[in-house]
Amino acid sequence: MTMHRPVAVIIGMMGAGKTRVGREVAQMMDLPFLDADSEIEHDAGMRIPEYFERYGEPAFRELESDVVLDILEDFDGIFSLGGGAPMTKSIQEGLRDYIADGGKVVYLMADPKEAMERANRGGGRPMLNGDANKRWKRLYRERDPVFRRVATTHVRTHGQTPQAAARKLMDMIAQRTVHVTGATIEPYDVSIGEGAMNRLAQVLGDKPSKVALIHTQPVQRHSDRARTLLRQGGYDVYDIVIPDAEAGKTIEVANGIWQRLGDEGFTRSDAIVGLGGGAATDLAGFVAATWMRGIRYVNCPTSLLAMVDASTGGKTGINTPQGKNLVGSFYTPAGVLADMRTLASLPNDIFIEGLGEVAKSGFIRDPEILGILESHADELRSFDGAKFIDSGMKEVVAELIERTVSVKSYHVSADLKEAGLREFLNYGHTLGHAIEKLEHFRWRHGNAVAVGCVYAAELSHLLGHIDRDLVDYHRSLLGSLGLPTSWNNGAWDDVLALMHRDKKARGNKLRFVILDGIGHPIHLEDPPADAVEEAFRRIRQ
Ligand SMILES: NC(=O)c1ccc[n+]([C@@H]2O[C@H](COP(=O)([O-])OP(=O)(O)OC[C@H]3O[C@@H](n4cnc5c(N)ncnc54)[C@H](O)[C@@H]3O)[C@@H](O)[C@H]2O)c1
Ligand SMILES: O=C(O)C(=O)C[C@@H](O)[C@H](O)[C@H](O)COP(=O)(O)O
Repeated sequence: MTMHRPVAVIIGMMGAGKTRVGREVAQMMDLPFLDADSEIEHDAGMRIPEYFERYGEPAFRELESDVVLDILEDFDGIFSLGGGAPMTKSIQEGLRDYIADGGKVVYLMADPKEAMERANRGGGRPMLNGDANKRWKRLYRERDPVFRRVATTHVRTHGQTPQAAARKLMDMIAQRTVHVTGATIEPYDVSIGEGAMNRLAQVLGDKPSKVALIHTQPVQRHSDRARTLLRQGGYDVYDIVIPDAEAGKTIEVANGIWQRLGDEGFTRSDAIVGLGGGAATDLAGFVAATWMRGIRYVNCPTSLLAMVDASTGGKTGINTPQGKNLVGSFYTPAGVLADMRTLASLPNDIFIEGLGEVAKSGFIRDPEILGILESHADELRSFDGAKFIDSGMKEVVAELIERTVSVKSYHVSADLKEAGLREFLNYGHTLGHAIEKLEHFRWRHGNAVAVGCVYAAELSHLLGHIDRDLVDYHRSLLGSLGLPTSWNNGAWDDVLALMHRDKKARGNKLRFVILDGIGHPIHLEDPPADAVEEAFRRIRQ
């Protein structure tokens, strides 16, 4: 028997607008709506104040718990709870199970003054009998910390119309979430969807008072939005603009930020937000990992590549003159907010580059990704940010992001520090990083990885692990997405020297990730020198 679960459960203080906003959301999403209090009155056959008077609060809470738990297991719409419901232990347990099943509990945070006035209007609230304002405030002090803990999402609706609040809620509900956990990881979520950035204050929490917002200039308009959200959240915001792309991933840039954090008096309880492409989130993470030996950080990726790969997993770092990402740390973020609205300003070539890492994840673990890429290759290749948000492609891209982040999460959760399994995420990177370096980073990372995947496929074939069809499939799929599949620059000796500096190499032995079939990566230790060179010859068409 399949269990129906609510699409979202709304909680909040009396007068927060749960019923009004919940009804709007349900209408916008074309879903049924249920209000717990109405259902209780229906079951009890009387109004709640009357029930309270006759049987008292404990009996009411019992009935409320029965009604809520039943609905949590057999309703697939928007469900709003009574103000005090989340304080009952059995309901908290029911909500925990619901969340574990993928459910979303939204805490509607209205302006206390507005909510209090609304709650007082019309009467009929037994919990506010006597001095209503005083009682409301006392309940707020008791309930607010519990609501924050119980909910998966906090939505502030201060000063908004019910329609605007409902639209905000709908964006939050429509979001996809990938949980990253693991024995050695403080768990965190990757939130994917329009408006994901609205969760910034929730993810940063209330410990930091200062937040350094590290970003590049091309994403200024998105960092303006982040700054507004941070200020609304009550943080002191320090804007730090870094040089764009790989020019930002240097020790000099990191040093400049360390100096700034020192000057501004950043302590261990303060935090960093990295906003931009993968280069910005790599650098921001590195600064967060090193400042006072580690402070909280949240990533807001704005390029496809950063959303699917760089912002998650905790590989942070900078380049050195000798090579890519040679200095860094494994240091996990407190959360990742992949706000798909930011893709509206992403240039076509940078979007396409991100597809390189998406395809890589398909080759190593999730063939469904390859199917989606194949079916939508034309639309993906002609990505136009300005039209994207209102196009049908939004859901396709959201699906690709969620699947690719899930592939990343699978590897990272089991092997944060890359002792073995995580190395599979490096498919295509041994040659890819060498190309980037030899091209003085004028080649984008995802493009270099695409060529690197073809190279690794050729190597897999030369050593008898996969047939030629799979190598050809690499070329045709990547090519259909507008990604490069060959590279004609650079001397073999230089390439080989750089591949020896790859982090997978051990001593003077090269190590690669190759395929034994689609979705079956394997390690290749110290391969024959002629195969390594012949595979290189084959990508120089
Ligand atoms: N840490 C990891 O696990 C990991 C994984 C993959 C890649 N990376 C790193 O990520 C970097 C590549 O990331 P990238 O492809 O995002 O490149 P990038 O960070 O260089 O960004 C590419 C360009 O796009 C701009 N940009 C980003 N978002 C934009 C937006 N919404 N609108 C307009 N412009 C925007 C950037 O400012 C930059 O000019 C490389 O340094 C790579 O090594 C790290
Ligand atoms: O997360 C990982 O692990 C990866 O290898 C993901 C790669 O896609 C990414 O490009 C990463 O930055 C490469 O790291 P490096 O250790 O090869 O520098």
